[in-house]
Amino acid sequence: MSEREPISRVSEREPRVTAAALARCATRAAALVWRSAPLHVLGYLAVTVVGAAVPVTVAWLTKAVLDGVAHRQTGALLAPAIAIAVAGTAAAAATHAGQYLRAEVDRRAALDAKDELFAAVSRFTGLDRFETPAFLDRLRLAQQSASNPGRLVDTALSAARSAVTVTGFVASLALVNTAFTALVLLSALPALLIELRLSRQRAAMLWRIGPAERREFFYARLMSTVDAAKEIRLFDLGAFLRLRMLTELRTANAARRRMDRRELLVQGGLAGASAVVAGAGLVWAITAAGQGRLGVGDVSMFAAALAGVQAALSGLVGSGVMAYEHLLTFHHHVEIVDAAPEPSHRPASLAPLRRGIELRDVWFRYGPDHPWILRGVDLFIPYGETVALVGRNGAGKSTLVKLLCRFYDPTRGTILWDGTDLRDVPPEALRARIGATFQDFVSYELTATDNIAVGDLPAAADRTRIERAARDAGVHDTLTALPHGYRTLLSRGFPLEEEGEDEEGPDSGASLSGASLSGVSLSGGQWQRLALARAFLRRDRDLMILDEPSSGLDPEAEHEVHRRLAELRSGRTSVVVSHRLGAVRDAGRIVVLADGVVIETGTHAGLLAAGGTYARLFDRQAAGYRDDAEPATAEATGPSR
Ligand SMILES: Nc1ncnc2c1ncn2[C@@H]1O[C@H](COP(=O)(O)OP(=O)(O)OP(=O)(O)O)[C@@H](O)[C@H]1O
Repeated sequence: MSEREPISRVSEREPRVTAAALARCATRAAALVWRSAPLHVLGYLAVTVVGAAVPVTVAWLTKAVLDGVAHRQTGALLAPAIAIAVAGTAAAAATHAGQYLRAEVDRRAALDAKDELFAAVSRFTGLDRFETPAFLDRLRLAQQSASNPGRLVDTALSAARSAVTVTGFVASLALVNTAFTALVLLSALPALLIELRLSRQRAAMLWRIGPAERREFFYARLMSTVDAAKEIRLFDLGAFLRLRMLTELRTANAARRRMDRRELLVQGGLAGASAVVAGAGLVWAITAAGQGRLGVGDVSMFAAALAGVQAALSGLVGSGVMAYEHLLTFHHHVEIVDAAPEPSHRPASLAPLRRGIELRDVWFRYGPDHPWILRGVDLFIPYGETVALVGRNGAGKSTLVKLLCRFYDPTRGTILWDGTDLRDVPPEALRARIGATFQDFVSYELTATDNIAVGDLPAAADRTRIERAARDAGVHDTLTALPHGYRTLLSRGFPLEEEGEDEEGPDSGASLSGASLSGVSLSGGQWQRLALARAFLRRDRDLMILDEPSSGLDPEAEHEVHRRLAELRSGRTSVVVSHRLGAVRDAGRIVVLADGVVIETGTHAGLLAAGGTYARLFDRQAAGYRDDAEPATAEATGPSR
């Protein structure tokens, strides 16, 4: 996607792969593997050639030995016998060296393929792809392919090895019977075509079962992570989820089984046909030997060459088909990598905000088949002011926030940053000017330091900045009280590592280091403060967006956080979304969203005086507090006697 390409929804169907696309994939795979491990590929190539040459050599040497025995030339037997032994040793050594080199090529290529794939995935600047089933299916297959791109080379080399063997044996076989050689070769052609067809069917089957396999993975993950463990146990969902998981697995298995049976049938037929050809050849050779037209060595050579040609042809077809299958899967990798925007080499920039952000008749829906969420929003967020977005659940507040960050583009209308359409602004430049905490913030299974530092990675090494952000979010004391202070791993899901691996010593604040000591878990509110600290790390950005920043905080913490926020952001532009209306009453401008439009705008006092939706919502909330307060006040005062 270029800078100006809209962040729009993608639609992908079952992919049709042309021969040209496959050729392109083959070139890309070969280039990737070569880049990753050139020496190992060369080594593997060398041992493959040795492995391929040995069977033909041994067949010829055996013929020489047998002919020598038949003609009683015992003096000429030693050299070929030694050569057979040497060839056998070389073949064995080549096999083992080949296994090692193959595995190493696989590992190195997988590393680079994963790097390439996930670099591309991170370059998708919008969110819509991650909500598109076809893309998720494609990503799953691409990940599978990225785990073993070396197999492509492996199968290509196996094919080459088989080709060498076939060539050697075909020449040998042709010396004995040319017509029969042609028959053996021709019999491999239908096998190749049939196997290729089967491969295409297998690839289509893998694509079709993608959603079932992802759902199976989803249920398995639910049952194996702590996130859902409480509800699963309390609601006794184990059997329900297991059943769902097994149903998905059975669906996928049934499709695989159908494919396996089809292959079994077809391949059984092909093997039978090949055995008939071989049997006919042997009958002919033995009859010819009985009539004196062939010698003993010739019969041995014929039998070896026939078996060799058939085995190698079958290997050749098998490797070709496997390479084809791998290419069909690797195609998903290539598609994703190519669809990602080019990495930007020049720093993208956006001028600092000076006047404000304007939403002009903004309409938005998550997809053509989805309902409208925003239906012509007109809104001005003035520079230096705090704008509070309020409204009932589903009113579209978080959606509007996502548009401000350009995770999606408006379906209609424009958002202007000092008059510049956000569509014309590179997303990374825009995001560099924004600090944010989202309603569904992430709790990273990293150290406390890293959990804050991810808000602004250059800050990772700056202990002072990290601590200041934590203090502003009111979480500093909590973090220092952890077993290893800021270096404590905030996860109980990973094994503990030995202390002292980090040279900077305990509590150094060194970050993104992988140094993880005994893991702990935080409370919901503590996690939220950590997410806030992450946003506070970007306190000086042009726009601060806080979507429900204090929903999990206790009243004192909430008050403190909003007070600190007002202090930090005084004179700067902020957008705050909150259902706690008391927390946003001091905002310069309060905007009420309902049914996808702005229905009220004003200050707290002005909106209360207007007696509209805001006043009603505020009154209801305030009444709830007053009701609670009365008995407490009575208790505090004590009963009058
Ligand atoms: N990624 C998405 N894909 C499709 N629909 C979505 C998506 N995210 C939100 N919606 C829909 O958009 C509507 C508005 O959601 P949004 O999260 O913007 O509301 P909100 O005002 O922030 O609500 P709340 O106060 O509950 O947080 C909802 O009806 C929701 O179902």
